[in-house]
Amino acid sequence: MTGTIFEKIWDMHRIATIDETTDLVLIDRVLLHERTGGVALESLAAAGRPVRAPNQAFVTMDHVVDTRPGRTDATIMPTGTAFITATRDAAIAAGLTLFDLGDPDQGIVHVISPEQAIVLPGVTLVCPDSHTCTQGAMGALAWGIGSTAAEHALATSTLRVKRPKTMRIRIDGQLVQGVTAKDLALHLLSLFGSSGGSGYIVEYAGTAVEALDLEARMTLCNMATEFAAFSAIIAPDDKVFDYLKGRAYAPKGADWDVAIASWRLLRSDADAAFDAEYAIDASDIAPMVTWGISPQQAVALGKPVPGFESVASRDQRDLYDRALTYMDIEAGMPLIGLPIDAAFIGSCTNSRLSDLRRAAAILTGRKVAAGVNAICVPGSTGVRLRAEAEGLHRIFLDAGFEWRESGCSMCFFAGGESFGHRQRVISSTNRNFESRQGPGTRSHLASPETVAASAIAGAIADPRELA
Ligand SMILES: CC(C)[C@H](C(=O)O)[C@@H](O)C(=O)O
Ligand code: SF4
Repeated sequence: MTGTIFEKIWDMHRIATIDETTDLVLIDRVLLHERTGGVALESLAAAGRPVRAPNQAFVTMDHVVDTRPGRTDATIMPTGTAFITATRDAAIAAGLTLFDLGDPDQGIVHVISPEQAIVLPGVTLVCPDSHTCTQGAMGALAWGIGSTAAEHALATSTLRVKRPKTMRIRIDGQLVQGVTAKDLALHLLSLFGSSGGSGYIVEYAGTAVEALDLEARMTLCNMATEFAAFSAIIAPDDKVFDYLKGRAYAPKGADWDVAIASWRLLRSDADAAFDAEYAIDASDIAPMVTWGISPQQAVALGKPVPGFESVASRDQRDLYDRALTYMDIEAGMPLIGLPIDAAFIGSCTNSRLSDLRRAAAILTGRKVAAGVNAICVPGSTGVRLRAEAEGLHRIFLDAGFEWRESGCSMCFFAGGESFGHRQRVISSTNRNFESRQGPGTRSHLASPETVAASAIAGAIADPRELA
């Protein structure tokens, strides 16, 4: 086998070539959540079609669920409960594995899949959710689809897919102290723009990527959809194998050894050709924060709001102007020191145990500034329980954060959980679109460290000054 890692996985899963651009591909796993998955399951049931491989389809509750302690099926937005109950009923009727509310394995779909070893190196995995690219960090070909395609994948374990072009982004050298995978992702977005990856499967490689721990790699891959990539992938290495070993759905016994031997072949060959290649020097990257209404509108922390000239290669004038007005900021004004109303640590980007540990290190012995609504939502119930076992929740609570049940929560105004109108939020999430965290909210994306430091300062702050 020669070629890129993508080509190797694709070729192993190609069933037929449909035309010059499109193949029929075997789908190993289908993941569903209640916001889009229930619709697919119900439609399938209405058509009288069974799920072809029910033991390879997994369902969780994450998007609209209440994350306040003591939750039930009730949601803040009255329509939310119907999504939960319909998805539950359909998942049970179809005989799928369901991580329901109250289950210790429940959580955000892209967080629990690696935790449970549902995603494995070399598998094809789809989910009706754009951040499925997160799971490419495990060396899988994982991508987001629509509900209709999910229905097709459930019924047939196949999908017709337009073969993406290949891009490699090498990041070599060492990240500067205090620079995280989130900063790296925002840096790439500021370079490539929100459509820079369109049509590509992006392989992240290079010494700086190899040096990232697995959860940081998930953060990096998570934001590939923000530059419109088909997905992202990183060649699996010992960090991936060590992480997976012994987890619920990982191969066991002799199967494990066979699996590892095949996973070790999943890397791009030295002479593999990519349709596009870029090289980034890790030492050029600084902690980042977004100032606008698109994730590409990000600058190094400490830099002022950029003037239009410096972003004109990516931002259209109307997007730029709209961003300044919506965010209530002006070109040239410093972002550090901009007062915030709220701070949010959560989402499939940055709510894993390592994220919470790093934020807690900053919060230890400190207090959230008066008037700041600070909330931490662990990415899964498993993350919450492990965090509680090591006492992290006490650090968050003592600092003045709310400590919640797991779910998407204020990443996305779907179940009704939101910050207030016009409130400025520093957030560890991946999208700063208008009204993303509730009607009229103004979101600044950053690392969990920057969110924690800003919560303490009551204004956007540089975590390196507190470290
Ligand atoms: C609701 C879902 C379809 C959506 C997505 O596809 O990403 C959501 O998870 C998001 O982050 O905006
Ligand atoms: S945490 Fe946010 S980005 Fe991730 S799946 Fe949920 S809503 Fe989408």
